[in-house]
Amino acid sequence: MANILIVDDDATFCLMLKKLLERHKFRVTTSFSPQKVKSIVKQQFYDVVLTDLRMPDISGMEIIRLIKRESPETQTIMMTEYADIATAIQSIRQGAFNYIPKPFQPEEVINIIREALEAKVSPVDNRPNNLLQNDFLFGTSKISLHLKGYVELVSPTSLSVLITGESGTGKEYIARLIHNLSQRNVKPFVAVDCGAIPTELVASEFFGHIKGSFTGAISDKTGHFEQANGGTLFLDEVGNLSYSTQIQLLRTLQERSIKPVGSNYEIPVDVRIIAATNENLQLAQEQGNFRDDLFHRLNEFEIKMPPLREREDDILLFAHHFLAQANSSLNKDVQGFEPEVEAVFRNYAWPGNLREMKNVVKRATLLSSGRRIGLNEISPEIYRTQQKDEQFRLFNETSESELIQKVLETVNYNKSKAARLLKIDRKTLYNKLKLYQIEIP
Ligand SMILES: Nc1ncnc2c1ncn2[C@@H]1O[C@H](COP(=O)(O)OP(=O)(O)OP(=O)(O)O)[C@@H](O)[C@H]1O
Repeated sequence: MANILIVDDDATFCLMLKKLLERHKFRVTTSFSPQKVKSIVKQQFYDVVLTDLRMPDISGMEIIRLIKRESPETQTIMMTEYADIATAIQSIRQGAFNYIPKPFQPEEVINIIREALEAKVSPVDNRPNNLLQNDFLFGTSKISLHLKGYVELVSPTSLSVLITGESGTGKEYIARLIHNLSQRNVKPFVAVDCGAIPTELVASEFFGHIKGSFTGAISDKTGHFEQANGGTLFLDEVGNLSYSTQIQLLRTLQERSIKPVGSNYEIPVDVRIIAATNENLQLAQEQGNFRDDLFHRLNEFEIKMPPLREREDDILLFAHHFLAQANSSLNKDVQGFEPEVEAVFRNYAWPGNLREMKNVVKRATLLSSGRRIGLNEISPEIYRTQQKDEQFRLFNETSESELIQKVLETVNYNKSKAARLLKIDRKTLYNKLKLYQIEIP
């Protein structure tokens, strides 16, 4: 029986959710006092922790970081108001398994917990590559055809590829595709989340160790480089690597060999590196946080993943693709979307990109009882945002700084929302606030 912990300062909600989960045969503990979570997870192992995002003294984001530190095998799910979706997406970057917008239907939360239990928690992921075959869609917009051209060009080479782009744009999917289209496809594709490895274990994780080389090294361990030998090593969130790990990594790439921790021998390795980042790695490099030499070694070929809002001609194609996937996983037969939903989808900014769209469509499919998905099955936040968006287009004739000021006031100075409405990312918004000296009260 799986152990679930619910963390929410709203006691009534906690107890209702507890009852629901217990009816589905989960063993449930609740904590209305988020500060106590640390001692709770120390006493017992939890398979899944569901945490609210906004709580008075500690944020859900901190809870996720804490669980990651104290109990790395536990899956976390962020519960959030739809308006907080951009922050929820950040929580996935911090290591959450997924997020679920509140209010949710009982089936939704049960489904997401089951998915979390099925997914193996490990910084390494060597799922079989044929996973992609039915799942992957390129799109037909001009920008997608460009992307396809680049992928076909670079895949058969041995060049290191740096994939950049916002969260949820499909960086890992493209990395798997590049591997599948290369001659290395008969060997493993090993995906490593560089942000999820504790600093003290980095060397052993990448290069392996021999039994007894440090406390806790109870048997020999094969590192990621050796696991990926002959294949591809995917370094996700590569911007999170510490400076000292960057040095070790560079050395390995230059020497093409590794030395397991505690050993005195070298093992030759032949690994193609594909790295991905949400951050501006070039900026990190210019600011001295990311090594120049490693940056150039990883960036032999760059692929920029476009945000979904820039793939206008692909939006409905992806929506139908995700609908087909949702029908098959939920055993439903929803035929399509009402025209007003299609219009909403085309206008929405999709800050969480393909990942968000997949979640929205899956949820709508689950809720739908008709042949087509209507507005009732879509969270109002999506079309409210769209309406505001249309209003804001009217302001375009005024200066940019006035527009930003206006948007900020309307969303009560919530920067994530403002950035979304302005169709810029948060970093760009920060730069513009600085540029126009706009103060946030
Ligand atoms: N080309 C695609 N075709 C179909 N589904 C896709 C495609 N690209 C991405 N997806 C869907 O979107 C989800 C997010 O993709 P992926 O994990 O590759 O994004 P990412 O850019 O690596 O995100 P992050 O930076 O947050 O790790 C995938 O799990 C998949 O369901």
